[in-house]
Amino acid sequence: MTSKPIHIYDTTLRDGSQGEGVSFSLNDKLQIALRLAETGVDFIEGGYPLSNEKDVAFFQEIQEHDLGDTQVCAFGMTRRRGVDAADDPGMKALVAARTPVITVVGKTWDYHATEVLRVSLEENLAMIGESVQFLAGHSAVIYDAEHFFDGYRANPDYALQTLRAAASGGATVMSLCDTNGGSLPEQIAEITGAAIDSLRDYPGVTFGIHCHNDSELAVANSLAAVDVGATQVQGTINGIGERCGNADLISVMANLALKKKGYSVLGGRSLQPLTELSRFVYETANLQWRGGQPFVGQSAFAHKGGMHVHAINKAASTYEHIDPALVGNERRILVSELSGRSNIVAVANKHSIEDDREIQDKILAEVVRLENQGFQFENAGGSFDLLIKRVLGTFTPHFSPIKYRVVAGETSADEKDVYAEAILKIRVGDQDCFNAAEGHGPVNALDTALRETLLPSYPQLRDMRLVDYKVRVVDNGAGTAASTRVNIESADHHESWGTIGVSDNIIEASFQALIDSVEYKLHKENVTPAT
Ligand SMILES: CC(=O)SCCNC(=O)CCNC(=O)[C@H](O)C(C)(C)COP(=O)(O)OP(=O)(O)OC[C@H]1O[C@@H](n2cnc3c(N)ncnc32)[C@H](O)[C@@H]1OP(=O)(O)O
Ligand SMILES: CC(=O)C(=O)O
Repeated sequence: MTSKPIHIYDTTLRDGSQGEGVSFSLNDKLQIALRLAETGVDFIEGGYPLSNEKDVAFFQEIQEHDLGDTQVCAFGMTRRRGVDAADDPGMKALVAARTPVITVVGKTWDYHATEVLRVSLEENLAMIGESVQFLAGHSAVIYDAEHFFDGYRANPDYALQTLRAAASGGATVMSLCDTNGGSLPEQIAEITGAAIDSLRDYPGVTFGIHCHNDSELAVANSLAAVDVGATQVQGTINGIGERCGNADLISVMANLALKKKGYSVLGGRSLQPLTELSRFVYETANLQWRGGQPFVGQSAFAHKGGMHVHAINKAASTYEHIDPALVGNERRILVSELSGRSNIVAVANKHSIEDDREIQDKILAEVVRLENQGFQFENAGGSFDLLIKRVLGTFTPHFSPIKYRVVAGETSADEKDVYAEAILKIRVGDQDCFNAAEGHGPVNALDTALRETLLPSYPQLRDMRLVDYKVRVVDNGAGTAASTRVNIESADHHESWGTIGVSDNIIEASFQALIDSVEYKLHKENVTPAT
């Protein structure tokens, strides 16, 4: 059986940029558009040319790029009341964008026409029909029927008349919008079906769906519309957008291609680029990744419970709905106090402990003991590796701290320049080494002092750098006297690794994490301890 193609219409650069905290530069927009085209989406809504110069520039610059079969769309609203379409600045801006497709949004809901636009119902129909007709003389037109579902519930005849006005004007796609995101899947299915039925006398017209996520149903609602005949889905990467966002196209594409029978997306291409695409958009938008995001989140295939990991080791499908590789993601096994032996064996595979239940139990007991003190090994693979070595008796320290002191303060009450100094004494081989360093803050000063002291004996540390530093309060009840957990991420040219320290004293917790970070680097390179 051949599958039915569902066209993916991405509005990350328009509706996505209406999300709180999102602001793309021109270069961000161009880079995202190129990634989307590479992935094979059918349409990219690049922006709103009436709105700002950046979007105007986007439509100029994107012309210089080959996007393959992907079509760029400019977005805008119907002409203003009482103005000829040809004279309306919004219409002119849309035409000037010179895109193969123009998407124009119009009012479906009679209440919006009379209360927001303050026009008669007849004038609203004229605004839709005349705007579409004018634009269709320049490009293909997609008609976004704003508030279609609310409008249909309030006045179905009028809602359908607005679609007819757009279809008569020459729009080829009716995109039905659940603008307020309040509809349920069964309502979307029923109303989309009714709209499709009522426009059967326009055989050239197809239907799209544009859902917002205010009821956390945008993906389900999009799939419901596809089930009754919509062939285009609008949404954004990671679901970013106005208020609670739009339908997340990642989940829409994965569900259509991998779950639902009889549909294809992206011209049947692989979905493996989706995880990278999702992370690229987060990074570019300067937003935090959503760990629990279905399909592409870091935790989407992360297994923590001991019973789960035990089963996963026998057959992955016991606790995974798809193979993570299908969407470019990967399985992760987490170690925590909820672990059983199976987690330990899976994570510690390079230590060959799979047949040694006694060692497995000892490692597990150590994890439980330390987690009780506030340690957490999920993001501290480096420290966990050292823990195993310590239990196995294969850990040989490359140095031992003797004492340190960190001082931070202001240089003078007038200048208010903040400074930090660390003084450090450690034993390397049979020598006591003493050093002092300044830094941007106490941890930076301590890190610098430690590395400078160790470099003569361990030049391998030269390519190691600190990538991330995070502090969490472990016992919220204790205020500033609470325990702190410090996580450090370090990297060299080959890999990155996490380490952890926990103490009542934030500097001590940081020092523990720094020591583990250096020891992990030296152990992984099999560096012989100095004598
Ligand atoms: C559902 C959606 O997401 S639609 C897209 C929403 N996105 C945005 O609004 C982002 C970009 N918007 C903008 O940059 C600005 O709002 C602009 C340039 C479009 C308009 O700015 P302004 O002229 O200052 O108007 P303002 O934003 O205050 O109000 C919107 C105007 O558009 C009119 N309008 C709203 N929808 C429509 C429509 N579908 N057709 C015609 N006119 C409309 C309103 O009546 C109002 O005009 P009025 O002040 O004459 O009554
Ligand atoms: C067009 C659009 O973004 C909406 O109605 O939600």
